[in-house]
Amino acid sequence: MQDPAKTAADFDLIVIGAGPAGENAADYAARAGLSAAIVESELVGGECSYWACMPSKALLRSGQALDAARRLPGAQQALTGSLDAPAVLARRDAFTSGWKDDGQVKWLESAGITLLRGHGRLAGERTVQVGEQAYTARAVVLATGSAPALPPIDGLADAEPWGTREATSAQQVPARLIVIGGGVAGTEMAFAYGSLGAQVTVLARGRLLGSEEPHAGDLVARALQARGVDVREGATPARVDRGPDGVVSVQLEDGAVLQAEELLVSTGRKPNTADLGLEELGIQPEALREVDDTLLVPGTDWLYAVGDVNSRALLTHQGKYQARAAGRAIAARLTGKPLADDPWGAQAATADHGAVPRVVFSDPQVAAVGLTAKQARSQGLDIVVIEHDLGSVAGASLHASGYSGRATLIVDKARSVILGATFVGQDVAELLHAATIAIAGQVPMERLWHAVPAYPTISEIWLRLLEDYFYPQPV
Ligand SMILES: Cc1cc2nc3c(=O)[nH]c(=O)nc-3n(C[C@H](O)[C@H](O)[C@H](O)COP(=O)(O)OP(=O)(O)OC[C@H]3O[C@@H](n4cnc5c(N)ncnc54)[C@H](O)[C@@H]3O)c2cc1C
Ligand SMILES: NC(=O)c1ccc[n+]([C@@H]2O[C@H](COP(=O)([O-])OP(=O)(O)OC[C@H]3O[C@@H](n4cnc5c(N)ncnc54)[C@H](O)[C@@H]3O)[C@@H](O)[C@H]2O)c1
Repeated sequence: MQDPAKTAADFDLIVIGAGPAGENAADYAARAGLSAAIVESELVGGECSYWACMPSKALLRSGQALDAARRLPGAQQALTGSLDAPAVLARRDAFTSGWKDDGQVKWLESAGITLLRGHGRLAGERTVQVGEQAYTARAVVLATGSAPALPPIDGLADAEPWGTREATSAQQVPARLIVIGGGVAGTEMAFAYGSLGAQVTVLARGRLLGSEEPHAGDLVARALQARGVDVREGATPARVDRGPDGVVSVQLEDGAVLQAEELLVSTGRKPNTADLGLEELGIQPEALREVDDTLLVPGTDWLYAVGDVNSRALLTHQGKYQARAAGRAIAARLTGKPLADDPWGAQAATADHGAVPRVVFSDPQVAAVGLTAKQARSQGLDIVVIEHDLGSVAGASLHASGYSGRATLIVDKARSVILGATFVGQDVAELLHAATIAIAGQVPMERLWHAVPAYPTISEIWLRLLEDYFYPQPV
């Protein structure tokens, strides 16, 4: 029988979904000489460019710059007014190019990738239907992203809550905003809308930022409260209604009733697997969670899943990393070149398993990579936890008066390598990559001792952490 992979196809690769992950999968395949097409039903660039990373960070940045100036005697005297909300929204609009994708379409053209506008759906093995047209390919990558998951709260859907799209693209700042969900998106949007002048209430089911080191959520909750945000940890909404006046009422399980002009639901996301034709091919959507490290879907030799849709790590940089691995793996497989899919090989997304960097762009920022202490212990690892006050290093006290923050390293005792790092403090995001390099490179603590941080930078925290590890102070 003829090998279907070797028959003539319209494209070597078709990618469904032109978000950051899909774009990179197509790009890396094209760079290796494959013909690639990408299918997009909305805007080329995906969620990140228009409704997630870029607009949310643009909404946050001006307020944080103002707060930074307020912490510096000399600079604070120069502040004469308050945040100009319309100017912040206008800057956000510029970052989304007014929700137009011409620039990204041009980039696709320059990369030699064919754009197919419309909804993509698998219509058979190695076949993608876009509108009336079916296209064949030697490999297909699913990169369809994720969408907000609406929790089953009475009346919620009828109350027309905001999802993250509405929160990041709003043209007006509501007087009051209730946020359900104390994760990354809820926390960032609480800071953004608080700085823009809304009276914000955050309802967190457990603790704020509960998946990070516990002190991270504590410091961030305190900072929100200091800005007048009502943070309610352990709060469970029981019912939601929007009245004829447009005001939303949220009744909590303890009977308390809160009201606001808008309600943001940011309680996690679900992968976009509906109407992709998976079930008709005998592939359960859950199989996308089981991709191997070349992002190949189990039970197939032609279907890949990258980015949010495989639920590995809902982060742009990690989706792009997976896409680079998948694009190169597809190229190697289709051209018969050697495949480096062993751990840390060029075509394996090994870092997904223990070296994922993440930043919450709150103030203080939370920048973390790898495992938390709780995660490491649950994996049965014997660890040393080192913590140090970030405000105590000279670089931090120069950076802002009254700088407060905390740094944590999780060290594998047996191997003397870092498993996880968390930095909480103003502008710590740029500290993170050093920790990511140490984890991905499995650099022994003994060698890190020789990585001398410049004085007086906030990075000097590395020296303090290493001193605590090698020369702990007597208790
Ligand atoms: C508010 C918010 C802020 C965030 N901030 C950050 C951040 O600062 N840093 C960070 O790293 N991550 C951030 N994220 C996460 C980040 O946005 C996602 O991880 C990232 O967008 C995932 O990329 P993707 O390519 O997998 O999917 P997406 O960006 O969702 O792109 C998927 C694309 O596929 C298209 N599509 C879907 N189905 C079909 C179909 N059947 N046919 C054709 N096209 C289809 C969609 O229209 C979309 O364009 C944030 C998320 C949110 C919600
Ligand atoms: N700076 C960034 O990189 C950034 C910013 C925003 C979002 N993101 C990504 O987008 C993803 C989605 O963000 P998110 O904040 O929606 O998800 P999340 O997983 O970070 O947080 C969801 C929160 O909602 C809570 N929750 C879940 N179900 C609930 C319910 N029924 N009632 C009340 N609370 C409930 C969870 O306990 C959790 O605290 C994240 O996984 C993150 O990776 C990244």
